[in-house]
Amino acid sequence: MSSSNNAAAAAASPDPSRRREDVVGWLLALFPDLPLPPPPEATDEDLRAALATGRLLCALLRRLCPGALLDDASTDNVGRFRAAVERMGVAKFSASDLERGQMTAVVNCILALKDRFGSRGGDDHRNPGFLTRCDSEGGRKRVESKLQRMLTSPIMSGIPGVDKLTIATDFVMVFQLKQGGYADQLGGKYSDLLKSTSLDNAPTQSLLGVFNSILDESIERKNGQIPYRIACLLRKVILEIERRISTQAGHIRNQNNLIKAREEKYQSRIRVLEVLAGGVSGQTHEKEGMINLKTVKAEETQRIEDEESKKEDVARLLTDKENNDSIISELKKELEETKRLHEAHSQQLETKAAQVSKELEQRIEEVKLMLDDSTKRRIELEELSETRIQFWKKKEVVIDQFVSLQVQNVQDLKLSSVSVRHEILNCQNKWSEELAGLGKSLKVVTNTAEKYHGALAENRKLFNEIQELKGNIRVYCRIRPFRPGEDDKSSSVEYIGDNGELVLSNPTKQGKEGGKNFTFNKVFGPITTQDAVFKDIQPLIRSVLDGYNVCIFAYGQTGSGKTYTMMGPEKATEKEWGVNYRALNDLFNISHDRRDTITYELGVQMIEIYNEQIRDLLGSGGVQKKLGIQNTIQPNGLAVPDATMCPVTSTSHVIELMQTGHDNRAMSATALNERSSRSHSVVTIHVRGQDLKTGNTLRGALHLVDLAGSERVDRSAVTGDRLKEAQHINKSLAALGDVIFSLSQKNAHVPYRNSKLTQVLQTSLGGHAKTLMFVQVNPDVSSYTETLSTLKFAERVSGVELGVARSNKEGKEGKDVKELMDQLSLLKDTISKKDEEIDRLQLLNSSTRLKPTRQADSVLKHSSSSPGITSLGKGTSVGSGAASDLDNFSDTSDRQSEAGSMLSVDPEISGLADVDSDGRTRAVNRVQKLTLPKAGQSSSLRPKPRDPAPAATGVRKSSTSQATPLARNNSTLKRGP
Ligand SMILES: Nc1ncnc2c1ncn2[C@@H]1O[C@H](COP(=O)(O)OP(=O)(O)OP(=O)(O)O)[C@@H](O)[C@H]1O
Repeated sequence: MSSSNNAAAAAASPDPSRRREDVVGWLLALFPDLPLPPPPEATDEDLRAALATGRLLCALLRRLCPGALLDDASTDNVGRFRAAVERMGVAKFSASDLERGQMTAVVNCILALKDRFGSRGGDDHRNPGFLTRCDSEGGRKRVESKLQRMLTSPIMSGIPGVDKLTIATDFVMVFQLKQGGYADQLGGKYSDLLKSTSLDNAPTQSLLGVFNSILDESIERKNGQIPYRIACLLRKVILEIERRISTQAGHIRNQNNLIKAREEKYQSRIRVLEVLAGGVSGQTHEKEGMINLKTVKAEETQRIEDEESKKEDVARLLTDKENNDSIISELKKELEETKRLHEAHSQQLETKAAQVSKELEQRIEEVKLMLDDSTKRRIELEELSETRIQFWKKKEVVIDQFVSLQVQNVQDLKLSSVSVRHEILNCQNKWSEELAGLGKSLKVVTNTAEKYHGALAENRKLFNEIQELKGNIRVYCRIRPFRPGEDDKSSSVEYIGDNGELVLSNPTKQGKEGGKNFTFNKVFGPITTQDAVFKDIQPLIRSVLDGYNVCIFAYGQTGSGKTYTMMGPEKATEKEWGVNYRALNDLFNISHDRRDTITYELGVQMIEIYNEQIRDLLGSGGVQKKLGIQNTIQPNGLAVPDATMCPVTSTSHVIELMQTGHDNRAMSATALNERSSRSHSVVTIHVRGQDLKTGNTLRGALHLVDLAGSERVDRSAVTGDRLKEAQHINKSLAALGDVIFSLSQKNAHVPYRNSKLTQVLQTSLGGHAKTLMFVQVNPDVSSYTETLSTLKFAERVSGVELGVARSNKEGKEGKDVKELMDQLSLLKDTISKKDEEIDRLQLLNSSTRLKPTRQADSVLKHSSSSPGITSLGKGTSVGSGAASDLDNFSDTSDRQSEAGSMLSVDPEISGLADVDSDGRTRAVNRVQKLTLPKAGQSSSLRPKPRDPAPAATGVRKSSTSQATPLARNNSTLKRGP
């Protein structure tokens, strides 16, 4: 009791020497042969020397708890001991604690074993220390009885080598607690026990003991009721016990088998030895030797086993070493690889670092330079800003001065503006007064201007009326454009004016000398359209519907555009229609429009004059039929009554008619123009109208004449038939010229009968018809000569006065009035002529000393100098023409001519008109020569048909009625060819 108390006190003591003494004492008690000094003398080193091999420790454990040590060949005795202690849940120590330093941890471990198994190692198997922990005697007895029951239970008794008393030690605490403060603490402890792993390490006997105790306690205290947690613990304990029992059962079976085998071996050996012993009886010493030998053998066997186990250990260690070597070599390889990679990487990094450092150095250099630059700039800027500041400061001063000056000025200006405003107001008042005055004056001016414009319009109207009254032949000049293939760079037409002016330039002469001026009623340039041309002549054409006779003819050399103007080009579109189409269409449309007031009948004849033969272009029998001319004026006004007369009924009919006529027109080729028509084409539109109100009738005729080409024969280079054609053409054109100039000279005899052309046009050329001539001009310089003679002819024609146009209206009384009027005008003419003649005679008498000249010849030659006449060379004079064509002379024209002759019956007077008659004419011409302007004034001889000056008209008028015969003659000469 006292020793146990001492042990407990030593275990609890913090003094290490005391604890060591306790351990040494206990070990010596268990193993008296131990080479250890007694407790107070034993040092840590003594204890270390005793325990260093671990044999003592293993022996101690085998003694205390025989199954605790496992046969693990891989470790030494110390290791095995430590592992067993650890499994048992006792505080262990490290291997180094046993090798050096203080032995405290080792001592603690042994003391813990002593605590747990202290009584086992001693003589007393019933551990008094264990029992003394019970508080009461009853309790202790109960525990003892319980442990007794437990240990004597069939399970425990079936386990060989189990120290029954030590099993229960682990759970003493539990039990104690149960005895002591069960009610307060047992639940918590059980919970801890459930969670902990101490059950796994607890000896089975302890587990069983605890199990039984708990059961008993429960039976006693709780009347058979077991708490849930306790039940769980019990189940766990039972499971553990069952597992162990089954493990140990298997173990025991194996051991039994082993023991049986050994026993059998030993038995057989014993039998052998007994046999040997029977043979060598009495040899007790030998027996003892045998026993010793057996022992030695057993030890030898043990040694061999140990060696084998060591060899196995070595082999295992070698295998481990090989494994480790291979691992080490792999690791080395990996290390090598890693090293290589690392080196490569570090090399890369180094190169990169070198580059970067280089770049950085460069950058640093650049930055340095920039820094230098910026420093310089900063200094410059500073200097600049300094100078600027200075400058601005000066400027500020100046501006301040200027502002103050300006303020002063503004104040001055304000003052002056007030005065100026006053002035302006005054001026405004003044101006408004003046403006009011000006407005009044302007009104006056406007009125005057209006009046002036009115007067101008009146003038224009009067001029036109005068022109109409005068009955001048209108002459329109048309210049055709250049044709493909012609040299359009140089043109013989130099200038085209708005007022009918035209300048023809001579290609052989330069400057002013080369230019020749002409003036006509109108000049159409090359770009003038067919429509524009027609618009200009439209009123003239429409007058046919009012009973006028109108004649429009186109004159010009071959290829100058006559057919184009009159008909239009081949296969003409409506836009390209010539005058013929448009005139006929226009007349038809207007007649249609007027049908409510006047009913018109329109009829068309189309003939051509070819080689002085008339052909019908609209006839059904073709153009072969030759037609005669009716020289007497028919009641229906038809000159060629046999020519087919086609009534016009529609616009399409108009087109059809014109196309038929065009197709039938004789065409033949010449050297100048392959399409040149070698005939005169005459389209005559006869109009008969009846006024539905008055019943009056009117007749009008429109002759549209496309003359044959007027070129010179020599230029045409033709012979034979072509020459004959040309001669006929030129002859007829000359006859036309003669008629025109005869009319212009107001000759009593007009040679209409010199050609078929003049006979056909008789009613529209003389008398009171309106006549218009298109002079066609070819601008090509090669045609200059032809163009010049054409224009000269046209110029003379433009000066011809045919007399006042009159409408052919027939009324009930109209007819008598007309006749009376005709007679009146004729009488007036005769009287005026007589007056003129008397004046002339008086003049002649007064100038008898003047010698007669042949000036008159030139006048007549001049008058008949049409291109046709000049070209033919021989010329057909007016006089001769009149004589040669007596057979063709119409009665009417004869009558008219004769009327003229009868009225101027004085042979002297009539002879004045004849160039070859007597010397009086020559005398007249001599006078004319005297009154002619000088050479430099030749341009004044040119006709001025468009002279609009009212004053001039007045003069003309007075000259007609009051001027002297000389003046009148001068006027005629000026206008004559
Ligand atoms: N104003 C114009 N615009 C366009 N072409 C024109 C014009 N005048 C004439 N021409 C063309 O010039 C050529 C000759 O014209 P056109 O046949 O009318 O001449 P002409 O004087 O009638 O000839 P001829 O005397 O031989 O009959 C034609 O090809 C015609 O189309």
